[in-house]
Amino acid sequence: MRNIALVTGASSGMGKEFVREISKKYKGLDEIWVVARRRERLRELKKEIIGTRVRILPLDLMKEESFERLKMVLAKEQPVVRILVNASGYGISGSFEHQTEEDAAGMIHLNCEALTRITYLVLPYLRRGSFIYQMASSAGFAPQPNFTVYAATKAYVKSFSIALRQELSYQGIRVIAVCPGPVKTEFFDRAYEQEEVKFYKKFVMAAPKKVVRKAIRDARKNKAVSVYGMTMKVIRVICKLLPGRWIAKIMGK
Ligand SMILES: NC(=O)C1=CN([C@@H]2O[C@H](COP(=O)(O)OP(=O)(O)OC[C@H]3O[C@@H](n4cnc5c(N)ncnc54)[C@H](OP(=O)(O)O)[C@@H]3O)[C@@H](O)[C@H]2O)C=CC1
Ligand SMILES: N[C@@H](C=O)C(=O)O
Repeated sequence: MRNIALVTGASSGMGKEFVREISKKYKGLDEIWVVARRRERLRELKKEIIGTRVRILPLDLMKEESFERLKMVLAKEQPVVRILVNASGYGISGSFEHQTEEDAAGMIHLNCEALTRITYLVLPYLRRGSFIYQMASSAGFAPQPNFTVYAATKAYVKSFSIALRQELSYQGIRVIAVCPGPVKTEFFDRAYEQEEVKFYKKFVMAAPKKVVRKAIRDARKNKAVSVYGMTMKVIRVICKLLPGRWIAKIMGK
């Protein structure tokens, strides 16, 4: 029986860091399966990883056939999935009315639907002691004007993960919603293509390695949510205390 980790969004940012950290920190893995569209990036990552075999699955998770392909590979290989990391995702900043319909719907498609479907497909292959890392965001703590759809997708991921965690706890499977604030990755190239990144985001920007290491530590402690950094922890508490419409009003100004 082959023990594997499956990481989506592995071609950059936090997905890539998860692959690096998993290869060092989780012993007894036979393979890490890496998913993203950019095959060349995945090849470079494979070369970098020493000690654990990396299997490249170049899939576009916005396309139906990718799910069929993954389903077939899983059915053929029958692996035990020790770790699932759902890190593919994107955000587009700016007002809802000025967003393209494709971008608005695309965020829901990738951040919510694809993440849910991957989790569903992988579920039969998880065992007692397996981990699921779902990339949510601090954007999921409260409604956010000018990041409206993105924040709503992350509220979904957070809610989905916490509820699923409860459902799967009886099987000894741990689910963690990873909710960092701004992290220095390619995410911002796409999210803020049309405008300058807000100064306060630049100010609290975290390194992806630190966020991922914290997530792994938190998952081992069986936490439901992983939040990196004191600023984001304080913001989380504020978002719990104030009504969403107040937060939206403050953030909209
Ligand atoms: N950076 C930040 O500030 C934060 C990010 N997050 C979330 O963390 C996750 C990872 O983001 P981050 O690492 O920062 O961003 P990156 O842009 O660095 O990585 C995004 C990953 O998603 C993959 N991806 C995008 N579209 C598709 C697609 N259609 N099919 C398959 N894979 C796709 C990309 O690969 P490729 O293009 O090769 O397909 C890439 O590997 C996202 O869900 C993001 O929302 C959460 C909090 C903060
Ligand atoms: N948390 C970040 C995205 O998810 C951000 O605040 O930009």
